[in-house]
Order: sequence, then C-alpha cells, then structure tokens
Amino acid sequence: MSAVTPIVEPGITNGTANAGLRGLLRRPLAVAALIVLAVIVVACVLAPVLTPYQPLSQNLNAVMQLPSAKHILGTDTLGRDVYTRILFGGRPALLGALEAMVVFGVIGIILGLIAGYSRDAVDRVISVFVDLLMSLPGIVVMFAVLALFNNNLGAAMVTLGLFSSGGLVRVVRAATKATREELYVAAARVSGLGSMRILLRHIAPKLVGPIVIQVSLFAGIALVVQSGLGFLNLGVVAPAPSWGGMVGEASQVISQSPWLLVPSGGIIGITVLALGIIGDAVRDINAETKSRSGGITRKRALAPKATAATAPADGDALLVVDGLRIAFDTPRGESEVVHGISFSVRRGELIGLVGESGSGKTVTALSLLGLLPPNAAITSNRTVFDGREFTSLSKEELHQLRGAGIGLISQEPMVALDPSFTVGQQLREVIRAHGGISRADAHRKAISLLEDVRLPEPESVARRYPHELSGGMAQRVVIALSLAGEPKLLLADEPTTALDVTVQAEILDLLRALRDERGMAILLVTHDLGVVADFCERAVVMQHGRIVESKDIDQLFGAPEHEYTRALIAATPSLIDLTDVEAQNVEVASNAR
Ligand SMILES: Nc1ncnc2c1ncn2[C@@H]1O[C@H](COP(=O)(O)OP(=O)(O)OP(=O)(O)O)[C@@H](O)[C@H]1O
Repeated sequence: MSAVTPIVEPGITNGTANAGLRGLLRRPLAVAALIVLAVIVVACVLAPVLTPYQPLSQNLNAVMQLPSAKHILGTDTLGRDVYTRILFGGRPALLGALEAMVVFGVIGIILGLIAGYSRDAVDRVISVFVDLLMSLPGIVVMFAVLALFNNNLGAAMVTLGLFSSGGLVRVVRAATKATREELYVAAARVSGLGSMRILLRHIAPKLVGPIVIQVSLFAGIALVVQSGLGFLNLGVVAPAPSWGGMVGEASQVISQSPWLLVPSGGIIGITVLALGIIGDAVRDINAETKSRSGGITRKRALAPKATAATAPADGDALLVVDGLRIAFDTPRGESEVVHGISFSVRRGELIGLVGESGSGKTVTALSLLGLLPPNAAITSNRTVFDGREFTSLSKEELHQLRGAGIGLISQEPMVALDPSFTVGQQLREVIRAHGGISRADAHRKAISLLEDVRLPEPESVARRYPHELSGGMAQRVVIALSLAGEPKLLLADEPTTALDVTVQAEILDLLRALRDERGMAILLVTHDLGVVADFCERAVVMQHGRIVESKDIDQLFGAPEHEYTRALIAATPSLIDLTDVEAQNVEVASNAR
C-alpha cells in the first residue's frame, strides 16, 4: 500500500487553465471555498499583525475561557489565546501540506509526462518505480524518516508527497498517452517539433484539469496527515502551536471545556472541506468540457420542418431517413449543413455514404445516434429504424438503441477506448450493460468477441491497456465493442482512415466477414470512392449537404449520372479503369435486354 492513493479519474480533460478558472468563478460554492482558503492562508501569514498576543504567552489566571471580546476564540488550558495559536499553528500545517503537495505534484507530473510520452524502456522503468512506491507502506516510512531526521516535519511531508505521487504518475501517464495519440500531436511531431515543445505546448495544457483535481484532493489528505502528526506530538512539538497538537490538547480536557475542540477541529475541517469543494468543482468543469468537446450529448429536438424531399418507401428497409435536416447554432448565426436528405438502408446491406470533406456525411451518421453536440438542431419528417419511429422513442429507449440496435465504429479507434482501463474491463463493462450477466460470463463473451474480430491471443489482448495496442488491433477492439450489443446496423465512420494501407484492407475484409456471419447492415461513411468500390453494394453520394446520386455500385461506377459523381470518380485514378469495365458491363446488360 502506498501512503495515500489519490482518486484516479479516468476522464481526460480538454480544458485549458483559463477555461477552468472561468468555470470555477461561475460556481458560487467554489468561489466561497477559494475565498475561505485565501483568508485562512493570508491570516496565517500575517499572524503577527493580526493578534496582540504571542502564541506561547500564558496566563494561568484565565484558563479555558469561553470566547469573549478579549479572546475571540477563548483560551486554552494554560490561558493562551486560542485565536493566536490557530493563526500561528496554521503556518506549519499549511507549509507542511504545501511541501507535500509540491513533491507530489512535481514527481507525479514529470514522471507521468515522461512515462506517457516515451515508449518501451523508459516507460517500463518508471512504471516499475511507481509500482514499487505504491507497494511500500508510506506512512510507516514517514515515521521512520521522522525518527531518522530528528522529528523534522519537512522531511516527513516530503516523504508523504513522494510515496503518494504514484497515483498521480499513473493519471498523468494515461492522460499523456491518450493525448499523444491525438492527430494534432502526430501532426506536430511530423512537422518537426521537438519532444519537449510538444510535451509543454500540446500535451501538458490538456492535463491541467486532472492534475488540479488530484493535487487539491491530496492537499486535504496532507493537511489531515500533518494534523495527525501534531496530534501525536510529532513534527511540531509542544508547546509550539500546531492545529493537530491543539486538537490533542483539547481532547484531553473535553469534559471540562468541550468548546476548545471547536476552533481547533473546525479550522482543520473547514480547510479540508474548502480543498475538497475546489477539487470537486474542477472535476465537474473537467467533465463538462470533455462532454462539450467530445460531443457525446443528446441532440436538441425540434419540431420537424416541411421538406420537399421524397420519402423513400420502407419495403424491407432497416433504416428509413426522410427529409433529414441538420443545422448548427454558431456565433455567426444558424447554419444548415444537411438540407433535407432522404435515404434508406436495407437489412444486411453494405452501403456507402460518400462525399468530399464537409459534405455532411459524419453529422448525418452521428445524428442517427444523437451524438451531435448541443448546438445541433436536427429535424426530419420521419426516421424509422427497425420499424420504430425515432420521435416516438423515449430518452431511455433511444439510449438503448445506441450500441444495441445501432453500433458505431469511429475514425480514431484510440479515442473510442478509455486509456485508464484494460480492453477486457471495457468489453466486460459494455457486455454487462447490454445484458445483466455475471462477470465470468461477461469475460467469456469478451474473449469470444475478441476471437470474432480475429485478434490472436485474445486472453492476452484482454489484459492490455489501449496504449499497448497497435492501431489495427485497437480498431478490432473497437469493432468488438460495437458488436457487444449485437447491433442490426453498424455505422462505420471512416474506420480505416487512421490505419496504414495493409491494415485498412484487413479491417474491411473483417467487416465484410462479420456482415456475412451476423447479417447486420453496415453504413460506411467515407470520402474514398476506392473503399466504396471495394466494400459496398450500394452508395449514396453527398455534396454540400444534399444527396446527388444513390445507386447500386455497378450502376454508380458504370453510368454515373451526376457530374459531381463523375468528378469524384475522375479524382480517384485507381477507379478509372474500373469504370471502363463497369460501363461495358452496363452496356452489355442493356443490349441484352
Ligand atoms: N459542432 C459543429 N458546429 C458547427 N458546424 C459543424 C459542427 N460539426 C460539423 N459542422 C459542419 O458541418 C458540415 C458537415 O460536417 P461533417 O463532419 O459531416 O463533414 P464530412 O462530410 O463528414 O467531412 P469529413 O470527411 O471531413 O469529416 C461541415 O461544414 C462542418 O463544418
């Protein structure tokens, strides 16, 4: 066991220090906690000018007095002014907590950043060091240090900070690992920026939220430990004032003067509470920032607008989208990006939604799952999935649909995996969320899903953290996660964009094989006509938020009608030969008829 294990937040912030401070100032409770903390710190620092008494001066004629105008918090067993002793006693308490916090923060942040950013050997060495720190009984070591260093409180607090820093190293390491996989970090690396600059400029600011949470929570813990030492008359030795020592003295005379426990215990409680409130507020701000930037928020429902689009016939369609419009509320006003599109997906069909960047493919797909950010307004005449009209579904039903009826594979597999949990833990969590089964059954199903997505050594993969996977493996894990709810429709948003060419082909082969085995439909969102030609049976072509053409693949490539489709084909050189062949096929077929 480590000295103190801070609470590990799996979330990773995208917030900046400024946004965090603004968020704090918008929360009255957090502002009150900040003010209380500031007043306590300033009062302790300015103690000599805020009180006419000395902390050690005794008056045996006025012992254990209740608060009065002369002694606003009363006097103790030796007639010393309690208010004065609290002010002076706060100095070692706050200084000790600060020392522990600095050591905790510096070691946690530096080692976490280095471990998270470097690969292999350095990461492994730091991880072993952290494991070692966390396995040693830090509190016992702290007592040994006190004995060794002649009751030196500073040395004890440094020891506490060091032995508690393992948890922070892990949090920062996981957050750094996730952030370093972001596309913009890769781009910065490719553009020749040095590691130190990338770490300080691109990664460290993203970690401010989790670090502030951990450090503020630890500060409270350090203060309690420091007070505990004072209570045991260690570190700050009587008659010198310390908050813990004052609690100890008050508890000895609790039957004669119960009041004495109030100011000494109260100041510790108030300070720890203020630190806790600040930590909680930062955690809330962090979660809000994350959900805003991650866009995992339910869509804003509006009344459907009339549309000129023709409603597709349901027939044996699994999904029917009729007159879908998507608009974003932006600082420049409302901007409609999808203008009343209609299309359908048949059961078990491999269908492509294709178009250039910005044509509205992704927002169309995400709108089906309610995954657009809150500034999106979605309207449609009708959206029917598996015979059920979306607008008739309650929040809970729509939530169940996500993952169960419709699965999602995102562009960036690493973004879809939580860096703080192993593959097995994440799979088990999703499996158990879908069907209340036992842990052991969930584990068996997780392994079988990993086998289904053709991952070798599934047991070993299940034990790994996301950062221990290659891009192709991570995408297979994401596919396994999306299969956990046995969806009827899989939305695959550019599932191969982040992968190299050979892995891309393997992932597409896997998706095709899974469709054959499970009979689910796959809606592939892509800008790559080559992928569409290779994978899909039918394609819907989008341009500027409108569908310009929707056809079976042979027809689309053989006889493209719209000039935009022709331009897209012409811009994909590998397809030009294919279209010649397809054109001949279409011609032969029509001659035969
Ligand atoms: N949160 C948002 N706020 C405002 N506009 C947005 C938001 N998200 C997307 N858009 C706009 O919606 C339009 C369609 O975006 P979408 O991501 O669907 O394009 P896409 O066809 O998938 O392109 P890409 O392949 O580059 O992702 C774009 O003009 C984009 O700027």
